[in-house]
Amino acid sequence: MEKLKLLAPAKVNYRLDVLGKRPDGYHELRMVMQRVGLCDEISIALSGTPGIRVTCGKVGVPDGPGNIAWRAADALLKLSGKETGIDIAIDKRIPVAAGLGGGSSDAATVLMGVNQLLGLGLSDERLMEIGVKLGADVPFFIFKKTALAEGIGDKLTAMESMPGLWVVLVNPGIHVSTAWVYQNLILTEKGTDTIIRGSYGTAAEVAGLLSNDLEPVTCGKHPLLNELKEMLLTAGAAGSLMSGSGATVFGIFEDEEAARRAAAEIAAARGWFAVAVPTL
Ligand SMILES: C[C@](O)(CO)[C@H](O)COP(=O)(O)OP(=O)(O)OC[C@H]1O[C@@H](n2ccc(N)nc2=O)[C@H](O)[C@@H]1O
Ligand SMILES: Nc1ncnc2c1ncn2[C@@H]1O[C@H](COP(=O)(O)OP(=O)(O)OP(=O)(O)O)[C@@H](O)[C@H]1O
Repeated sequence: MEKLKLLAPAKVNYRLDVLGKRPDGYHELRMVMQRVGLCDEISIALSGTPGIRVTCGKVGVPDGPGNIAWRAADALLKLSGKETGIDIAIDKRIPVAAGLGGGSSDAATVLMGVNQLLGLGLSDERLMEIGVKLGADVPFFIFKKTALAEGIGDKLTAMESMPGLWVVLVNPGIHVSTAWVYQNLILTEKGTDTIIRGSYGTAAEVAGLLSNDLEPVTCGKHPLLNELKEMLLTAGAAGSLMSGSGATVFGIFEDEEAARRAAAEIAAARGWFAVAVPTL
C-alpha cells in the first residue's frame, strides 16, 4: 500500500491584531503569519484494515480521535465514501500548546496527504474550507505562503515580498490554552489604522511590524515571557515577540550564525527549548 512521509512546519505570528468579537465567540483578526523550518514528521499509509489509527507517543498529545490529525483524516475519508484504512504516525518536534500551530499544521498536512493518497483531486480552496472547521489556523498551512490572515484567520492574502530571516524560538515549557487566552482578552477601542504593507525588505522592517494583542494576556499570567523577549534582544535579535497565544517567544535575525549563537546561549543558560530555524 502507498505511503507518504511529509513535513508539517510550525508558524509564528509577526503580527496579531484582534479587531472584535463575533456573536459565535470567535474573534475577528488581522495577522501576518510566517511558516518556519521546525517541522513535525508525518507518515500516512493506506491500509486494508478499515478505520483510522493515529499514533504520536508524545505526552500531552492524544492518540486516536482526540488528535486533530485523526479528525482531518476522518473528514476526508467520510467525504470520499471509501472503505480503506488510514495509518498515521506523528513524530512531534513542534512544542505542544505553544502558539506555534503544531496541531493545525499536522491537520493541514494530513488533509493534503490523504487527498493525494485517495486520489480525491480536491482543490486547496476546498481543503481550506474543510480545514477551517477543524481549527482557525489550518487553512494557512494549506495556503503555504507568508500571509495576511483576516476573518478568524482563514481569509488569506499572500504577502508580496518578505525577507528570508532566521527565527529563534524559545519555549520555557509553559503550556497555554488558546481558548483561555481569547476568553481573558480585554478588548479595547484601539485604532486599526496601522497599515500593513505587502512588502518588507529587512529584519529591521519586519521588527517594526511585530505586535501581538494576545501578549498582555499570556505575559500577565507568565511574566517570565517578558524576560525571555529581553534575552533575545540582548542576544542580538532585531525584534522579539510572543507567537500566537504563547507561550513561545521568538526573535528575528538576519544572520544565521547570530541566530544559532543566541539559541545555544539561551538553551545553555536556562535549559529551555531554544532553536534557530529559517523562515520558509
Ligand atoms: C492564536 C492563533 O494561533 C493565531 O494564529 C489562532 O488564532 C488560534 O488558532 P487555532 O488554535 O487553530 O484556533 P481554534 O482551534 O479554531 O480555536 C481555539 C480557541 O481559540 C478561539 N479563537 C480562535 C480563533 C479566532 N479567530 N478567535 C477565537 O476566539 C476559539 O474560540 C477557541 O476557543
Ligand atoms: N496533532 C496534535 N499536535 C499537537 N497537539 C494536539 C494534536 N492533536 C490534538 N492536540 C491537542 O491540542 C492542544 C493544542 O495543541 P497545539 O500544539 O496545536 O497548540 P498551539 O501550538 O498553541 O496552537 P495555536 O498556535 O494554533 O494556538 C494540545 O493541548 C493537544 O492536547
